[in-house]
Amino acid sequence: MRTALVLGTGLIGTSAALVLAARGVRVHLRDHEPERARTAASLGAGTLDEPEGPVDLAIVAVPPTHIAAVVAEAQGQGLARGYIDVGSVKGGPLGELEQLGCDLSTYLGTHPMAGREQSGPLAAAGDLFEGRPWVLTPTAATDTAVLNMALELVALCGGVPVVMDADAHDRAVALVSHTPQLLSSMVAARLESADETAVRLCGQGIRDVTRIAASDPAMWVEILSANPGPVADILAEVAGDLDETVRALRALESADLEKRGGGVDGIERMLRRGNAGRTRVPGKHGQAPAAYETVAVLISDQPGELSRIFADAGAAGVNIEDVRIEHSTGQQAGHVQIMVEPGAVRMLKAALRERGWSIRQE
Ligand SMILES: NC(=O)c1ccc[n+]([C@@H]2O[C@H](COP(=O)([O-])OP(=O)(O)OC[C@H]3O[C@@H](n4cnc5c(N)ncnc54)[C@H](O)[C@@H]3O)[C@@H](O)[C@H]2O)c1
Ligand SMILES: O=C(O)C(=O)C[C@]1(C(=O)O)C=C[C@@H](O)C=C1
Repeated sequence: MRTALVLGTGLIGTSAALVLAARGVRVHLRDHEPERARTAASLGAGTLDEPEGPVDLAIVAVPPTHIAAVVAEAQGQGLARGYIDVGSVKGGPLGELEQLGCDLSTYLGTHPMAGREQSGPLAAAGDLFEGRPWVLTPTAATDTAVLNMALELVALCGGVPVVMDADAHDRAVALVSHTPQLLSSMVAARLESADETAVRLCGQGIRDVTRIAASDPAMWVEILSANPGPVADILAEVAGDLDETVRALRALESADLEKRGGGVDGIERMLRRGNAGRTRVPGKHGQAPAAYETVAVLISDQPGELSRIFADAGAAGVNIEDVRIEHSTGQQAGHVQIMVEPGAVRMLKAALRERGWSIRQE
């Protein structure tokens, strides 16, 4: 691929453009809000110049309800040899393209399973797709050349291609993305009018569960509107679990010993089912989750602290598998949780202590 056109230079479009531009592809940027394309260009994601002729690949990165119209218009103008979109739902846009009578041979629906709770070009990052599944939904009509260009894009972005049928994709993301978004919002909504004395106790657990509750409601209304049935089916199952859990908790309040025993069993069953589901969440690069161990290191809120700690771990020959930051309320300090292979823990702790870092006793 030598040339690309990104239509919609928000979080996802600009992230893909940053990767392609860094790999020498000439990337043209367009957004219906020109300021956003200008911002993307200033980040080094490409050029605002109009392409001289059809580009190799047009990447449509606009909200789901606009995808079909943008693809149809771009095809009508002959802007590219191949067209992909990156929308979070696949069945709806494909159906609309069929209704519009678009050329389905040059179109491929795709979906990178990577994102953030923030929107717009300033939230973009060139490593966003690294190691993440990127779904491709070719139909019988899709040209091999277009599929190959999409595969090239996924490879350049460090993504892991997964080929699926559009409807199977929509059912799968209802489970692993759309329902979790709603549940995160519902937990966070409890805090809206909560007492300040409760809110100030927020620890890492609620931060993990509510991160995506900060997502853009307008985008999520679009996503959920395009996949309501499968999401409602899963939420109805969750509602069944909620009812059962409330009954178990009420039983725990009872004076009757037998009822309390039933309550304990009910709660434990729920928690164990959660453990079992959690073990199925894939680790880095889609592999089975690795049993990493965490080393928590105290850092102060000063420029360069994180890079210094990473450099010290690197100098000790330790590969950092994952990182989280735990901020302490009201303090200019926090803990960096460094996840490493169990065999590397002792060496990492010794090396960091030697360099003056303070390590939390677990
Ligand atoms: N945010 C995520 O985590 C995530 C992850 C994977 C896929 N997606 C999908 O990627 C697509 C883009 O999402 P995003 O998070 O980058 O959103 P975003 O709001 O950051 O960017 C969307 C951009 O599209 C532009 N736009 C809207 N209508 C347009 C039109 N008709 N023509 C040209 N530009 C138009 C907007 O001005 C905006 O800059 C969506 O379809 C979304 O479902 C999002
Ligand atoms: O990590 C996040 O912030 C996301 O919301 C990413 C996420 C997801 O649910 O995994 C959200 C929606 C997209 O369609 C794809 C990815």
